[in-house]
Amino acid sequence: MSTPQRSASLAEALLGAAQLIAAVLGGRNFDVALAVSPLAGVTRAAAMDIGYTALRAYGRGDFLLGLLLEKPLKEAVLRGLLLAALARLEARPEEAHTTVDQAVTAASQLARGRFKGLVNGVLRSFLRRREELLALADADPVARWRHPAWWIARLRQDHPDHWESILAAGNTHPPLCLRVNNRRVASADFLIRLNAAGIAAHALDDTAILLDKPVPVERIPGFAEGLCSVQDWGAQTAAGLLDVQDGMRVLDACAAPGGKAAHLLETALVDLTALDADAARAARITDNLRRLGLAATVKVGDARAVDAWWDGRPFDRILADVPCSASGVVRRHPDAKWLRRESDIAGFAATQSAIVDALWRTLGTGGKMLYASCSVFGEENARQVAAFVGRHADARRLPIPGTTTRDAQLQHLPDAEHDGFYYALLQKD
Ligand SMILES: C[S@@+](CC[C@H](N)C(=O)[O-])C[C@H]1O[C@@H](n2cnc3c(N)ncnc32)[C@H](O)[C@@H]1O
Repeated sequence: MSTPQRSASLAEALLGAAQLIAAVLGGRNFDVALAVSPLAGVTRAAAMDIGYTALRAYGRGDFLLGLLLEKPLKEAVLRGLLLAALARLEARPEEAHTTVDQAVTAASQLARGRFKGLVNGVLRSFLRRREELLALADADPVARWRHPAWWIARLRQDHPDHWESILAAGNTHPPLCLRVNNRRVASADFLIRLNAAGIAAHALDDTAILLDKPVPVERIPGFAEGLCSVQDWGAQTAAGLLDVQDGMRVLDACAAPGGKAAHLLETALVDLTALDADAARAARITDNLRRLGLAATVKVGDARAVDAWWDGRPFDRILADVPCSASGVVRRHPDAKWLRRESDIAGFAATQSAIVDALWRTLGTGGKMLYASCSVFGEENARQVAAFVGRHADARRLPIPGTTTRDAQLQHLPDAEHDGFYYALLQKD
C-alpha cells in the first residue's frame, strides 16, 4: 500500500475507502462507486489505493472479522472501515499505531461517533492476537489465498502446476507497462526521456517499457502528445500475433477502449474497423486514437449481429478480444472476484462462442482470426477454442511463434511483468 500523499489525512482516506468497499460489497462495481463518489484530489487517490488493497485481501479481512466480532455488523460502511484498517495493519505493521488512531478518527464521522469504541476495540484485539489470528487465516484457503473458493478450485483444476503462483500474482499491486508509439519515437530514445524525467524503467522488448514503480500518466513525458500508451505487456502480444501487413482490411471486433486497436495501427498501415457494443466505451476508442495521431472506422454494434454493421467485404485479419471474466487481470479489478459468481463463467463462454461463430463469416479465405481473452480459466480459453475448431471444419489452428506447445495456443500467466492473457490463432481454409 503506498502512503497517502501528505495533504490527505489518513482518516479521510480510510473513510473514503470504507464507503467504496461498502458499495462493492453491496453489489456495485468499484469504478461505478468511484464515479458517483464525492471523493476528490489526493484523498480520492489514497482512498482508491486503500480500497483496492482491502478488496484484494477481502477473503482474509472477512475471515478475520468473523473471528474478531461477536456478531455480524449491519452497518456496511463501518464494516468497510474495519476491512480497510485490517488490510493496512497487515500490510504495514510498523504503522499500527497510526492506523488504529486514524481509523478511530474516521469512525467519529459515522453515526455520531457511536462506533469509535468498537473500531478501537476490534483493531487493538487484532494487534494483541495477531499471530494466533493470522495462523488461523493461513489455514483457511479463502483467507489464505484471498480469492473465492470456486475461483481457487477452478485454477487448481485448470493449472495444477501453477494455481498457487496465479493466486499469489492476483494479490499483488499490478505493474505499469508502457507501449511506445514506434511511429513517433524509438523505444531507446523514449527510455532515455523517461529516465531523464526521474522515472526508473527498463525495456522488455522493442516496444514495451516496464516502470519500476507506477506513476500517474501526467508525469510520463510525451504521454499527452501520444508518444506512448499504458498497456500491459501481455496485451501487447496481440498485435504481433495477428501478423498485420500494410493495406490489409482488419476488424477489431471488441475494440474499446482501443488499446490493441491502436497497437495494430502503430504496427502497419491497415484499414481498421474498430467495433464495440458499448457506445460510451466506443467513444473512448476515438479519443485514444486521436491522442496517438491514428485513425480507424469506429462502429457501435454487437459483434454477433453481423448484418447490422458488416458491408459484406471480407476481412484479412480479425481480432476477437472477447468479453470475459477478466480473471487474468484481477489484481487490477479486485472487486471482480467478489462480485462474480461461478455461474457467470458459463454465460461469458456462451457469449464468446456466439461472437466468434458470427465473426468467422466475415473472415476471408486464408485470413486469420486471433482469439484473445484476459482470462486464466480454461472454459473461456483452451476449451472454448477447441469447441470452435470442432464446429468449423474450415478452421485451422496456427502455431504461435515463440511457443513450444504443440497445441497452438499461448497462455500468459500473471507475474511481475505482465497480466494473464490467452491467445489462439485460427486460419480459414
Ligand atoms: C476485453 S474488452 C476489449 C479491450 C480492447 N480490445 C483493448 O485492447 O482495449 C472487451 C470489449 O468487448 C465489448 N463487447 C462485449 N460484448 C460485445 C459484443 N457482443 N459485441 C461487440 N463488443 C462487445 C465490451 O464492451 C468491451 O469493450
